[in-house]
Amino acid sequence: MGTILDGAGLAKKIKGELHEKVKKLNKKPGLVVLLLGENPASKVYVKHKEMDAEEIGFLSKIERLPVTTTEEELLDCIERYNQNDDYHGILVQLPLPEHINEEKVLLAIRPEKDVDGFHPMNIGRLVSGNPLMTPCTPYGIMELLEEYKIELSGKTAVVIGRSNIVGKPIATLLTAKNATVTIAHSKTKNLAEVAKSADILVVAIGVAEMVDKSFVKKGAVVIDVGMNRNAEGKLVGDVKFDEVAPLASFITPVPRGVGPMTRAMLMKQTLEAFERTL
Ligand SMILES: Nc1nc(=O)c2c([nH]1)NC[C@@H]1CN(c3ccc(C(=O)N[C@@H](CCC(=O)O)C(=O)O)cc3)C=[N+]21
Repeated sequence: MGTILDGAGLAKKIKGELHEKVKKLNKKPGLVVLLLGENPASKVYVKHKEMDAEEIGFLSKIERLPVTTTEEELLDCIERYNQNDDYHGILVQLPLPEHINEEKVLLAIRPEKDVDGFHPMNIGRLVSGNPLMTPCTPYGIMELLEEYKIELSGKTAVVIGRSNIVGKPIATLLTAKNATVTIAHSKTKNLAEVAKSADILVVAIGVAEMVDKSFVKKGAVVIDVGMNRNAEGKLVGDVKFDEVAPLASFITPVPRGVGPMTRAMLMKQTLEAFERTL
């Protein structure tokens, strides 16, 4: 049975450290989350972020905008927070409604306030090895691997999923730590076989419990980025945990694995954005 990577525990520790730092400041770091519309999952996530930020002692605001908000209105709202010195981090909750061009929106956020790390400048800096802001989920995964002293150099890593938010940046970060990385996706032939070659397997597909034991080499480290609600309304990952855990050397649970680390990194980067303004 593999060791469970306790993302919730490490996130709590990190948030405690951030709280201690914030107590010593003369001004509060500020985080604003822009939420368009009424997507129930997004509302829950945003609420969690607000609670984290308040716990740590940040100035925290949710800017709730109707689903009918135009692209121009959203861009104006972002620009107001770009100019507002009380807010050091701006996060636009994704996904956005169809009528809004996501790329335009991400470009509008000042890279210095882009605590998600999704601005093309931040992506470019990450890829070229000089990161400013790092996408929070990949960043959280790297922190978790480091906490458990999991060796990456010379290891084979397979990332299933090629999103801008998870797959591509985690592949970049693992490569920077000298892993040999393969990015697999829905068109990959013999996916299970490819996955089974991995010492480190990162699963970010978005299909509930798709990865079973046939994808996993004995002793592999398994990172499950999935966040799916099953028929009973229970949160499940992309990995069949009960079947895979006995094979793995380390494995993240869902919930309490990668999710809380994502939020902790968001808070960490908000404090760092604040500190750079001093
Ligand atoms: N601009 C933007 N940035 C994001 O970072 C972003 C986003 N948009 N859109 C949606 C996704 C999703 N996401 C999650 C983060 C943490 C948990 C999390 O903490 N999950 C808990 C459980 C939460 C629950 O019970 O629902 C856990 O895994 O233990 C979940 C989901 C951030 N996202």
